[in-house]
Amino acid sequence: MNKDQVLAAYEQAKEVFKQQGVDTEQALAQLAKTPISMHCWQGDDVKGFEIAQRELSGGIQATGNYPGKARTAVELRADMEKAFSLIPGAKRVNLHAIYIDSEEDVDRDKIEPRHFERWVTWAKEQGIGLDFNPSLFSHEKSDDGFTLSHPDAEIRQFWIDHVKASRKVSEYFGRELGTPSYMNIWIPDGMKDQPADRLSPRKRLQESLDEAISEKIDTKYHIDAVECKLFGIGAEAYTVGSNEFYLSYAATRGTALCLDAGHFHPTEVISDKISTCSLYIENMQLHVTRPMRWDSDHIVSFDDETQAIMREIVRNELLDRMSIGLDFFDASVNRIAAWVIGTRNAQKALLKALLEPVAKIKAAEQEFDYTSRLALMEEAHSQPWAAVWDYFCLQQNTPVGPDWLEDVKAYEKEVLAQR
Ligand SMILES: C[C@H](O)[C@H](O)[C@@H](O)C(=O)CO
Ligand SMILES: [Mn+2]
Repeated sequence: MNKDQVLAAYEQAKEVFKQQGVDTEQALAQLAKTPISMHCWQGDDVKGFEIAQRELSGGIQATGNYPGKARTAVELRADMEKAFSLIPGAKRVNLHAIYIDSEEDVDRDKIEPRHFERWVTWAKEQGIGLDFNPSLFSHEKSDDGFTLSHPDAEIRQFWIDHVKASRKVSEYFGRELGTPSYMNIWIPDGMKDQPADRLSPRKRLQESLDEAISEKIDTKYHIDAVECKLFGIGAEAYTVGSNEFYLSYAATRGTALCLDAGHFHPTEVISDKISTCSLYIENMQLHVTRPMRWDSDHIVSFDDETQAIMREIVRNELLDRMSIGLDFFDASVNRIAAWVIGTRNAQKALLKALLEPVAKIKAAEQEFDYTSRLALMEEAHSQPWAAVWDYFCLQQNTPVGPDWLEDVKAYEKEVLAQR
C-alpha cells in the first residue's frame, strides 16, 4: 500500500469508529506510549555472553538452528536495533543476567551494575527503558534441579546472593534511565516425579525470597516480580514456584506478579487471571508467548488469547499497572523476524482492544442485554482496525504491512549470513 492509500483508509476508518463513539486518535496516542518489553533472549537462543559458556538448562528449550544468531552483546544490540526500526511505538528491552557485557569472568553472585554499563549507554542512545532478570538456570549450581529451594544452604545462599546482586543492577537501570526496571524472578526448581515432600522446598523458597528481597529499593527505580509455572522439562510432577505459591507471595509481600501465558494447564488462560490479580496485586508483568501443547514459547501470534489478554488490560483500565513483556525463543526462523512478528502482534492486539466500544459493551451487560453484548463484541472483530494499524506504522516511520520482511531479508544477507 502506498502512503495515500494508507491515509485514505485511515480517514474512512476514523469515521467508522467515530460513529461508534470510539476516538481513534486517542487510541493511537495510548498505543504509542505503551512500551512492549522485548526480551533479548530471542536473539541468541537464551545463551548469553558469560565468559564461562554453559548449555541452556532449567527445563526450557530453544529448538532449531537457523543461521545468524548473535554471538556477542554488540551483535545482539545491532540485531535489536534492526528489529526496533521495523516495530512502531515505544519499546523497552528485557535483559537476563547472563547477558552480562564485560571482559571479566564474573560468577552470578558477583555481578555488579558496572558489568551492564554498555547496555545502559545503548539504552540511553535508543531512548528506551530496561528490565532485568536474575538467571537461575544454565549453571552448575542449578544442576540438581533446585536453586533458591535447594536443600543445601550454601547453594541456596549462592542464588540468594545472585538475586540480591541482580536487584542492584535493576535499580541501576531504573536510576540511569528514569523508568523503573521490572526484575522478574523465575526459578526452574521442581521434580520429575512425585515428591515425598512438597512442603519443605516451598518453605525454603519462601525464606530465600524473603532474604533476597529484604533490602528496600525505591519502586521509582526497581520493581520485584515473581513468575509462577506449572511444569518444565524434567520438572513434570512438581514445580516449587507454583501459581498458588507466587500469587500468595506477591499478595503478601507486595511484589509484582509475572503471568506467563505458557505456564498453566493447556486450557487455562492468563486473560482470565488478570482481573483477579488486579484486586490483590498492584503491579503485574506479562510474559506474552504462545504455548503449543506445552510451554513451547512459540512466537506470539495474533490469536484469540493474545487479543483476550489485551482486552482485559484495556477494559479494566490496567495499563498503568502493567508491564507488557514477551517471552519466546524460536531458533527455527530468522530471529529478528521473530521479534518483529511477535511484538507487532502484541501491539496489534492492544490497538484492537483500544478501539473496542467498551462503554457500550459494558452498558449492555449491565442491562442484562447479552444479545447486544455479544453482537457488539463480535462486530468489533471486523471493524477497520487494520487501517488504523497501518496508519500507526506510517506515522511511526515503520513499514506498513509485510514490507518489513524485505528489510529483514536484506539484513540476513548482509549481516547474519557473515556470522
Ligand atoms: C528465559 C526466561 O526468563 C524464561 O523463559 C522464564 O520467563 C520462563 O518463562 C520459563 O519457562
Ligand atoms: Mn516467562
